[in-house]
Amino acid sequence: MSRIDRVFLVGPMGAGKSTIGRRLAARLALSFVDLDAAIEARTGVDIPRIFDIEGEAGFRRRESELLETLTRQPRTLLATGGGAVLDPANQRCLRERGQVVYLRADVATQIARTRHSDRPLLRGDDPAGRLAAILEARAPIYEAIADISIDTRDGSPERIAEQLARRLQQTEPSHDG
Ligand SMILES: Nc1ncnc2c1ncn2[C@@H]1O[C@H](COP(=O)(O)OP(=O)(O)OP(=O)(O)O)[C@@H](O)[C@H]1O
Ligand SMILES: O=C(O)C1=C[C@@H](O)[C@@H](O)[C@H](O)C1
Ligand SMILES: [Mg+2]
Repeated sequence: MSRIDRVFLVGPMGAGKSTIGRRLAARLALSFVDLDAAIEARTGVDIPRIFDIEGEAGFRRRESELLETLTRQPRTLLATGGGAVLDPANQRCLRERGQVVYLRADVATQIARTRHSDRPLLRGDDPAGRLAAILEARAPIYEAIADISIDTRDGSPERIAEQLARRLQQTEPSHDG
């Protein structure tokens, strides 16, 4: 059984990266870090406010900067933000430094799980249409960088975390260290 050192969760809004990530980290005895929460802690404001002040480009710069640092941290499970995989430099950090897990969710599931929170990219009309367009653009990236993936539509966060822990412990690390 291999020892897991770093795990990175990727996937769309509402897939459960933060929720499942916390449970999976506990099962693997890793520290849990949420990239969105780390950005908020560092700036002292929430993500919608960062989008308001600096736009998406400003948010992405902060996201990439912190991802570069946090993907070096040993014994860590990092739950990324839904769009963190857009930057090719981020993709390289994720692929080279740990096991990448893609949490899959369809648009209906995403809508059900995000409708009570303010997501800057979903403001305005037709959030389902936006989610579908975003997923279509990003799914190939999630698939390309992931070592393993799992469907999160069915099953509680605890059950999904249990399945992932088992699969990760059977998977040989594909990165250098
Ligand atoms: N497997 C699941 N079954 C039922 N509800 C879930 C599941 N996973 C997550 N949820 C719920 O969906 C909501 C969104 O989950 P979460 O915040 O973990 O998603 P996320 O992938 O981190 O999204 P974001 O990219 O926007 O940060 C939460 O209220 C969470 O409790
Ligand atoms: O999918 C996205 O681009 C985002 C997802 C969230 O996790 C946050 O990182 C932010 O709202 C942007
Ligand atoms: Mg999250």
